[in-house]
Amino acid sequence: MLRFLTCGSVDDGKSTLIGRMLYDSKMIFDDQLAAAESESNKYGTTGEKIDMALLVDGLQSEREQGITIDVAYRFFATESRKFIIADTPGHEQYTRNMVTGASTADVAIILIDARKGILTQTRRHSFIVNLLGIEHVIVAINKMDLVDFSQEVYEKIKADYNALADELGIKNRYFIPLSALDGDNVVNKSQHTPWYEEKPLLELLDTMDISKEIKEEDFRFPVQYVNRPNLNFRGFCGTIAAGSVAVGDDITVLPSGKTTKVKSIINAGDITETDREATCKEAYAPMAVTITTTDEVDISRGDMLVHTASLPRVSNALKVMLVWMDEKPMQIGKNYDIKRATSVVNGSFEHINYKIDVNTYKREQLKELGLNDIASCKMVLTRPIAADPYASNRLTGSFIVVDRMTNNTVGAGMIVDVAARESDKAENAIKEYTAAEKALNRYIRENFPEWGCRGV
Ligand SMILES: Nc1nc2c(ncn2[C@@H]2O[C@H](COP(=O)(O)OP(=O)(O)OP(=O)(O)O)[C@@H](O)[C@H]2O)c(=O)[nH]1
Repeated sequence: MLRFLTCGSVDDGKSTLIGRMLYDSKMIFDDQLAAAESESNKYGTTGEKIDMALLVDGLQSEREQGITIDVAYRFFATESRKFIIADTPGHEQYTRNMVTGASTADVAIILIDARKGILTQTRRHSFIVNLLGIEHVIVAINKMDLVDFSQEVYEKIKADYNALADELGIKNRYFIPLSALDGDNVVNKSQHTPWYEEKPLLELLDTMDISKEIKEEDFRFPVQYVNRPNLNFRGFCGTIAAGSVAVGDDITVLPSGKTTKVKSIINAGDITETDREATCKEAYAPMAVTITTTDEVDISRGDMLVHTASLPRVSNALKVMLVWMDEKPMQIGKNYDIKRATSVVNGSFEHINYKIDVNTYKREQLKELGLNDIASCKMVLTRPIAADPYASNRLTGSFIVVDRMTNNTVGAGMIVDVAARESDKAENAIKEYTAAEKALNRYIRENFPEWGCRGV
């Protein structure tokens, strides 16, 4: 299974490319094709040719209805792989949709119109793709037919993008010269680009290695549900977010810090009509299991079970990267519901460290966050949670922000760093002060020592 997302500016040819892939991989039914053919004559923008974009028209009309989180998913398969495509609208205002589409993707295809080269949108999307930890970026240089399949144009865009990707630190990049409209280098290798020696797009997607480096991950089990059918049974259900667990392991319940041992692990998949008591000795991510413990410790929904030997930090003060998704600006100090894995905790943003200009990658100081803004903030919760940075675990390191009055999702974020609220030192590490704030602090400490002002 490979999940990818397509992004690019308006009219770069995303829909045409997806349509072409579905068509050439024979995922289009004859009646859909006939409809597209007749509509191409009426509405198409491609003259005699079938307008591939019309094949994915359903997506567009969904968009026009203005669904809140506006990502359309498409499925198709080749002999070797299943694909899920998240198609996100190219319009500048849709950062939030892109974030939603990108949060589960393995690969991002960034479309660039060969005539236009790298645009602001390319920079914006590349930034978000990198922020969300997508490790593979395919740069599809489209509409090559309109630049006479010029190798020079292709090389220039490739060099420009490499410079941008170096700046961001994107590791795995692939470049393909394409014509989505005519199908050059989409499924079949193009006759027009003899100088291009790599694979066409679909073959690349079909064969690329997306397995993550296998690393020993720490066990993380957010408890989703406490199953207590009778007095003799008490099991904790959930999906293992990372690592593995075995019967007899020493575990700690967070945030309470109580310790116990794993008594049994029940994997629903093992249970049969004849053996309702089936258990397994070991389970690992991403299995959904029920765990029972040797002691009657207090565990409830939203808690996290971890190995006692590898505890995450538990804190109510977190440095986060926040993407604001609401028309109403984010208010400093306002109470929001913070949903992370299976827990919901009340919290607020105490300070905006800086906002990132996603076009120039520069940091800006500001006091308010508006729609689509991305900023580093300090988040304070009313009770501590066990938290891993997003870089170590996408699931336990990410959260959404919900407005408590409207119940709308107004933001999404990633945990960057975790600190103990009590410790001034750690708190300073989380909060980033401006030069002006530091100067003011120094002035006060030098001139008014009797105020006992603490240094920042
Ligand atoms: N000549 C040429 N035209 C193309 C190519 N790919 C797409 N187009 C045309 O470019 C226009 C925009 O293509 P779309 O696929 O609708 O673009 P999009 O990126 O999906 O646009 P939005 O959905 O509005 O974001 C259409 O007229 C396409 O026919 C290509 O490779 N060559």
